[in-house]
Amino acid sequence: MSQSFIQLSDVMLRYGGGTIALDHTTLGIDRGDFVALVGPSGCGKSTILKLLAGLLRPTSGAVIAGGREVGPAGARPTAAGRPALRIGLAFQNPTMLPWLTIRENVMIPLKIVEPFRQDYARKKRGEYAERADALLAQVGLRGFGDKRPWQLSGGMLQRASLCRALVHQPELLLLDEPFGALDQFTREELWDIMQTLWMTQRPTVLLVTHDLRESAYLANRICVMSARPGRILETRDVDFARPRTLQSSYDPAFGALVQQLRMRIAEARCEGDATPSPVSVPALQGVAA
Ligand SMILES: Nc1ncnc2c1ncn2[C@@H]1O[C@H](COP(=O)(O)OP(=O)(O)OP(=O)(O)O)[C@@H](O)[C@H]1O
Repeated sequence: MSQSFIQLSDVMLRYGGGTIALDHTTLGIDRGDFVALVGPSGCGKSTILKLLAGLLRPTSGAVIAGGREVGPAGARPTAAGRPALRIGLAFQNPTMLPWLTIRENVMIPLKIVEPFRQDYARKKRGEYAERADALLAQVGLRGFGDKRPWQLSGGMLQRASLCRALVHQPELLLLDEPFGALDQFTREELWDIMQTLWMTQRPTVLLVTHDLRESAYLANRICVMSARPGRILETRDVDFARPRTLQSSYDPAFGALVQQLRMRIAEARCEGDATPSPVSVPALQGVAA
C-alpha cells in the first residue's frame, strides 16, 4: 500500500505529567491536500501539529512527514541525508519581532531554512525582499513592508504571518487557529486569501480550527476527532467547487455539512464525558457536497 505524504499510524502521545493526549490516532494526508482537524477542546489537535513539526515525539506509533520518520523517542530519521522537510507555521498569535520591519519579519524563514539560508547573506537578499513584497501584495499589504509590527492591526499582522509561513515555499503548512482571534469580517476575508494562496502554491495544509464554517470553506477533507485521548472518529470529503466564496458558504449543502459536523462534535464531547448523548446524530452521509 502506498504511503501518504503525511502519515500518523496508531500514534499514542503521553505528556510528561501522564496525560494521554492521543491514542490509536491514525491519519493520512496526500501531498497538496488541504485537511482541517476539528473536535472537542483539548482532544489533541495541537498535539498532532506539534508531532508533525517535530516539537514532540510519539510515545508509540509512527509519524511520517514527507517520507521522513519522526519516530518513537530516540529513533533516528529513516531517510538519513535527505534535506529536512520544509514546514511553514502560523498560529493564533502572529508573533512578530518588534525591532524588524514587516518585510524583515516575513523574510525570517529564508534566513534560517536551507537551501535559502546559504544565499541569504549573499546575492539573493534583494531577490528575497522582492519575494516577500510580492507575497505582502498578494494578501493586500502592498506598501507595508517598511512598517513595524506595532503599526499594523491584528488582521494585518495575521496576513503578514501567513506570508512568513509561506515565503520559503513550505511543503507542509501547519495552521493552528490562525484566524481565531480576529473579528468575523476579517476572518472571512482571510479565508479568501488563504484559499488563493493554497490554490496558487499548493502546499499540503493541516488546519486546526474550532470554526466549522472555516473548515468547510477551506478544506478538501475534514477530520473529526474524539474527546481526549483524541483519535480520528470520522473523515468527510468536502467537494464544493473552488474558488469557494462567501456566497457559496450560504448554500444549503454548506449549511447542512456544518450542522452535521456540529452534531458529531457534540456527540464526541458527550462520549468523552461517558454520558448518554442527548443528540441523535444522523449518519454523515447524503449531503450534496
Ligand atoms: N505540555 C503539556 N503537558 C501536559 N499536558 C498537555 C501539554 N500540552 C497539552 N496537554 C494536554 O493534552 C491535551 C491535548 O492538548 P491539545 O493542546 O493538543 O488539545 P487541542 O485539541 O488543541 O485543544 P484546544 O482545542 O482547546 O486548543 C489537553 O488535555 C492538554 O491539557
